[in-house]
Amino acid sequence: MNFDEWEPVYERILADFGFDRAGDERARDVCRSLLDAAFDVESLRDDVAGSSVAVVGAAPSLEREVDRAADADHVFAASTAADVCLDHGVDVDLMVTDLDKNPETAVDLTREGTPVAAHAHGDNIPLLRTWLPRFASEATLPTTQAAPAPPVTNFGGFTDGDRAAFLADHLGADALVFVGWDFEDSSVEPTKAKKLRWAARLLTWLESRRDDRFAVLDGHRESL
Ligand SMILES: Nc1ncnc2c1ncn2[C@@H]1O[C@H](COP(=O)(O)OP(=O)(O)OP(=O)(O)O)[C@@H](O)[C@H]1O
Ligand SMILES: Nc1nc2c(c(=O)[nH]1)N=C(CO)CN2
Repeated sequence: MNFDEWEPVYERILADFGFDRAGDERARDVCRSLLDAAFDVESLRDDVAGSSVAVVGAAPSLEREVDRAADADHVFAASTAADVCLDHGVDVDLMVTDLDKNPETAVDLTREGTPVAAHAHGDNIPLLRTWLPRFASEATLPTTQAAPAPPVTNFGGFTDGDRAAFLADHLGADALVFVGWDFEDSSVEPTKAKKLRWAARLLTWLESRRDDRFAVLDGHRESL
C-alpha cells in the first residue's frame, strides 16, 4: 500500500475515533528505537504469492470453524485467534497484533521463528516498551498506521484482522479465506463494534482493489 493512497482513509479513521496522529508517529518512532533488526517480509513472497491464506479473526465463532483455517496454504492469525489456532493444532504462519491481549503468544512465536507483525499506535506505547524487547527481533515485523519509517512498515488496514488481510494481499496471495469473522457479533462492546465496522469498510476497499469478492462481506457491503 502506497501511503498516499492510505492517508485519506487514515485521516477518516483518526477523525472518527479522535485518535492523535502525532501519537501514532511517536509510537512508530519508539518501535523503531526498540528493535535492532526486523523480519524481512519479502522473504515470504515466493511462498505466499499465488497461494491461499486463511485470515483468521477472533470472533466467538472461531472455535467452531477453526479447522477451515488448516485447509488454506497459509494461516495469518489476528491477536487471540493465534491462541485458538494453536490450541486446536492449527499451525500459525504469521501473527498480527497490537500487543493488547496476548503478547506472550507473540513473544513465543517470534522465538520459534514465526513472524509477528507488531503494530505501533498512539495507545500502545507502554505495551511496546514492555514487550518488544522480549521479541526475537529477526522475526518481528514492525507496523504503523502512520507514514512508514523503515523498518516500520504500513501495509494498510486498521484492526489486527484486516491488517492481516492487507499483508496477505501485499504478498500476492491469490485467495483470502476469512475464518473466525462475525460482523454481527453482539457480544462486543461499542468501541470494538465501531472498530469492526471499520474492518468491514477496509475489507470492502481491499476486495475492490483486488477485483475480488470476499464472501464474509456478503450482506454487509450495503450498510457500510
Ligand atoms: N466478532 C469479532 N470479534 C472480535 N474480533 C473479530 C470479530 N470478527 C472479526 N474479528 C477480527 O479478529 C481480530 C482479533 O480479535 P481480538 O478480539 O483477539 O483482538 P484485539 O486485540 O481486540 O483486536 P484489535 O486490537 O484489532 O481490536 C480483530 O482485530 C478483528 O479484525
Ligand atoms: N491510536 C490508536 N490506533 C489504533 C487503535 C487504538 O486503540 N488507538 N486500535 C487499533 C485496533 O484495535 C488499531 N489502531
